[in-house]
Amino acid sequence: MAESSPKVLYLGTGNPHKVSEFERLAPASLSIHPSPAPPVPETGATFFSNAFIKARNAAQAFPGPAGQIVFADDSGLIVPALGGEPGVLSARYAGENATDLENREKLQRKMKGLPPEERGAFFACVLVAVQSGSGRLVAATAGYVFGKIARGPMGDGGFGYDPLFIPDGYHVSFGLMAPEEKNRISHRAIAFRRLVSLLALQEEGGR
Ligand SMILES: O=P(O)(O)OP(=O)(O)OP(=O)(O)OC[C@H]1O[C@@H](n2cnc3c(O)ncnc32)[C@H](O)[C@@H]1O
Ligand SMILES: [Mg+2]
Repeated sequence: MAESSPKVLYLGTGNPHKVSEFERLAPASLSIHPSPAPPVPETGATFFSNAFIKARNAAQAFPGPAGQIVFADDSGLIVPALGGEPGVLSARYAGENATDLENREKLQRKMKGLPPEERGAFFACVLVAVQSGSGRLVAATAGYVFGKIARGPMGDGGFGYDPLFIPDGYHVSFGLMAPEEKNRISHRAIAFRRLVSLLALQEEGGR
């Protein structure tokens, strides 16, 4: 089979942890290029609208030729017992410029004393792909992973709420998992695999 250079997907995010997760997830035939877009206010009420806002923002700032694919991720943690909090506000739960630690501490305060049956939670990830230049919608996918919130932090790997989230079927948090292990089951991995197959970017023979 003839060698061909990897296809490029441009990624609009200010979060280096997302960049490294997507880089590990991408098949060899795909290269992820973080796009140097300035941050944009995430004013949408849904993960989809915020992912679309971020993808269009990155597409407009894109310096290369028009017609390239630019995608963005909007994601968060949903706790049904808290009415869906932190939800689309996951990055800003404890305030506009809150750190991951402050967000986790707020979540722990709010869930203090909740019994096991009310500690269920899930991560959601929505990916939106648009064309550079026009910002026209090309594809959108979603992924979810279900689990529960630990009573205290477990590990310090990953980012965001990872040290508090124990996926169903496991006894350890995302914060204790190797990146490849999280990438096997995460909301982001599921959404990304769907995007790659929707855009028909998978390697010959599929995967
Ligand atoms: O908007 P960009 O620039 O992409 O980066 P961000 O970190 O602000 O990303 P979001 O607006 O999508 O907010 C997502 C937040 O949800 C949480 N989150 C999302 N995915 C996560 C994951 O895989 N592990 C832990 N926390 C996650 C975490 O607090 C993130 O900051
Ligand atoms: Mg954000």
